[in-house]
Amino acid sequence: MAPNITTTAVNATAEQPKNGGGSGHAFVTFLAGNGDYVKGVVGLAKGLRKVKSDYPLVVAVLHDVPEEHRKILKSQGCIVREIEPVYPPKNQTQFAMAYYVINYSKLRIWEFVEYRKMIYLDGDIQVFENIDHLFDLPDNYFYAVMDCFCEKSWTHTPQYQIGYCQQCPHKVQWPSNLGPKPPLYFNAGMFVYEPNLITYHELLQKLQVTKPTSFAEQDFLNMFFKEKYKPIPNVYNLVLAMLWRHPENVELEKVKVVHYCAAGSKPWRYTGKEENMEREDIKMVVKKWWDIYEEETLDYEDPLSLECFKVALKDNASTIKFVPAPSAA
Ligand SMILES: O=c1ccn([C@@H]2O[C@H](COP(=O)(O)OP(=O)(O)O[C@H]3O[C@H](CO)[C@H](O)[C@H](O)[C@H]3O)[C@@H](O)[C@H]2O)c(=O)[nH]1
Ligand SMILES: O[C@H]1[C@H](O)[C@@H](O)[C@H](O)[C@@H](O)[C@H]1O
Repeated sequence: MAPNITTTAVNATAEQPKNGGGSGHAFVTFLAGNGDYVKGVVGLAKGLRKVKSDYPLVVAVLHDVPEEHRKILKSQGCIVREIEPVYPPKNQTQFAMAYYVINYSKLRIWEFVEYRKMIYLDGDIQVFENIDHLFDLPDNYFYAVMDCFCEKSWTHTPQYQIGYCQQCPHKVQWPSNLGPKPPLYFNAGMFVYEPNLITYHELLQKLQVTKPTSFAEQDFLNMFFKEKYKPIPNVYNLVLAMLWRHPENVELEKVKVVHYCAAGSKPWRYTGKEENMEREDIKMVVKKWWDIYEEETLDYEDPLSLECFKVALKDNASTIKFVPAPSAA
């Protein structure tokens, strides 16, 4: 049977109070290191501005994000919050990507309890249409988009080995000799959740007794929120490989959020050389990312400094008014 996909705001709860100038809600992303992911986050901040989101973008940064990058983020209107790294127990695990180990630090965002509800977005995501309505989804669930198991990064899994993907569960059925069918699995690049200190401590405790696995915190979150997980439509996190793996499940013109996670698709590193990267749809979404990133009118204008500027102008105007005109003599 096809999974029951939450049709977003249909099940919306009654109006939630937007406390603190709307800050009961916020978007949140994660940034580590001194590399080029900061470009992704700048792009994301500008994308959210373009779609006129009412809510701020909080960036959870690790110690190793240089001051210069933090300044760039603040100048783009982001709220920068330093977090401590989180490490899984020591193990010989081969992560799908070696750097995935740092992604466990994402768990710190459950600590951001000054926000009632948050939408997490990876730094390699762009938002092309307003998704603020997702904050109205009923509480106490974990909302995210179902992943695809068909890319090479999944080779280590039985799913990949037998050709089973939850995106087309009838093509290759899950064989009974492999045990019960695995529960629905989400991509952790985008999710809607409620920060909560009890959950936060449970996450950290559970992590310490859980063997790390190849998709790091993504596997862990899938396990932890198994009972609370509600799938949402893939327009809220289009994992790019869906375009060639499951085109029948994608309506590109309706997509609101694109996740540039396919190998070679990060717009700021795009060369077009990797497999599938010469596709027209890929070139189009990469160009759309650049259009936003380079659009100067989307740069943040601090309302306070704008106000100060106006006041200064006004003050100057009155000063000018009373300064006697120099004598022509
Ligand atoms: O050097 C880095 C690497 C990663 N990141 C942050 O970590 C996020 C996740 O990294 P990738 O985007 O490279 O990861 P993928 O999209 O390939 O990975 C998927 O699997 C990961 C497993 O750890 C995470 O769950 C991630 O959210 C999910 O989309 C980035 O977007 C970015 O926000 C950095 O800040 N600096
Ligand atoms: O969740 C994962 C992850 O986002 C990887 O980066 C990608 O290679 C996989 O295809 C996807 O399933």
